[in-house]
This record gives sequence, C-alpha cells and structure tokens, in this order.
Amino acid sequence: MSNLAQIFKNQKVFIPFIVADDPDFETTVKNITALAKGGADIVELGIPFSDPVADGAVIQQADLRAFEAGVTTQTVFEIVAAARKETDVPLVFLTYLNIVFKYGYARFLKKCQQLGVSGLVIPDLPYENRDEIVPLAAKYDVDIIPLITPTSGQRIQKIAKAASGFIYVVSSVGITGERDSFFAGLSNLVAEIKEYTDVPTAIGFGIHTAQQAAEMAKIADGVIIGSAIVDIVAKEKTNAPQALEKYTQEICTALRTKVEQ
Ligand SMILES: O=P(O)(O)OC[C@@H](O)[C@@H](O)c1c[nH]c2ccccc12
Repeated sequence: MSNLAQIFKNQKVFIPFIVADDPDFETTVKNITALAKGGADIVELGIPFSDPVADGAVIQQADLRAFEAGVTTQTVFEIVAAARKETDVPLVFLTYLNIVFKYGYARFLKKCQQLGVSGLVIPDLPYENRDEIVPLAAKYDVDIIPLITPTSGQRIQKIAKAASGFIYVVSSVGITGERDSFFAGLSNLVAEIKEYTDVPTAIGFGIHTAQQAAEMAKIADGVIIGSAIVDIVAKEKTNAPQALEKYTQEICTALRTKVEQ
C-alpha cells in the first residue's frame, strides 16, 4: 500500500488545495505550514499553468497572481524545499501534464521523490494515456492520482483497478469552484468504485462549508477543498496563514466528529 493510501486508514482525510506562489513565495510556505498545523492530512499544491482548462475563475486568478510573482516550476520546488524545513505534511501536486513534460518526466519525478511529494493529480492525463508517466512515476514512488467523474461511465472499472494512492472523485460535472449542490448519483458512483478497488476515495469540486464536508465524508474516505481556500488566500493576503489554520480546524472537526459519532 502506498504512503498516501495509508493516510486514509485511520480517519476521514482532509486535503486542502492552494496555488504555489500565490501571492508570493514566503506566504505560500507559511500557508502550507498553517494548513498542516490546522490538521490537514495531505496538502495539494497547485502548479500555476497558463491554460488551466479544468479551473474556474477563483483558481485562474490565483494562477495569474503567481505568474505576477514570477513563478516557474523551479520556484515551486523551492517553495516545497522551504516548507519541508517546517513540516513533513504529505504533499501532492496538482499539475497539468505539459508542466511535467517540459521539465522532463524523470527530472520532475526525481525532485518529487527527494522533496517528499507523494503524488500528482494531472487533470489532463486521460486513463488511456497513463503509460506516458505512470510506470516511470512508480519507480520514484510517486502515485499518479486518477480522477473519476460523473461521466466516467464504462471507464470506471479500469481506472479504479489501475489506481494507486487515492482516487479523486469529482463531485459534479464542470470546473473547480464553490457549489451548492452536487451530482445526485455521487454515493452510487463511490459505491461502484469500491466494488473494484480498496484504494481510498476523496471527493473534490465545489465543497466549501463544514456541513458539505461532513456530508461528503459520509460518502467517501476524504474531502478536497480548493477554491474556498484560495479565496481566503486572496482576501487575507499576508494574514492568510492564521485564517487558513482556523478554517482547516473547522473542517477537520466537522469531518471527524459529526460523521463518526
Ligand atoms: O476548487 P474546488 O471546487 O474546491 O475543487 C478542488 C480543486 O480546487 C483542486 O483539487 C483542483 C484545483 N485545480 C484542479 C483541476 C482539476 C482537478 C482538481 C483541481
């Protein structure tokens, strides 16, 4: 079982997402540390990309702020190295494939291994193209986290069977951003995945309140929140670390008490 999968063994898992270098290097390092302190089990760090096709406005704006700060893939690795002096929280990257390709697959994966980045979520890598990176990633102990969406249909079985780390279950059809309702068949979708694999599941897309997080944790093994957190970073700027720690505590309390009592 991979390091990431192990994290899901004992409790519902919370995975907050932030964009690297939004709004700057130092704040990102502090934000990662604050999320860990607040109780995050895994931090998902987004590598800014010029064509983030799966992202809504909030994350697109965050990518632009990071570009203004001059972010490169190298900067993102430096941010992780700096954060690693403060925290050993498990990390995964959210990255579009081109960033990894451009850096060089082996070079990128080696860096991940050195810095303790345990997985990559690559939204524009379809199952059918996984051989592009999955076998190489395995050599560096990096899980490529597959996404399953409400439209995955016939492909669910093969995606689930080939998964490692955890499976990212997309809560609704569309792009990232806060929502008030989710795909109605979500619990059936997760149940179907569970027929094929023991690899844990985490639901993301649209979740922003503690109540929603608790509901999702009844369905899956973990919950991912991005836009709501990125929004806090945008509003609080250099005060973001405190605000993120508090928000993370609230979500973790909702996941671990309401659901499991
Ligand atoms: O922002 P939301 O709706 O809370 O969704 C999580 C999400 O931000 C994060 O996992 C993510 C950011 N960009 C993505 C692109 C594709 C899939 C997932 C993501």
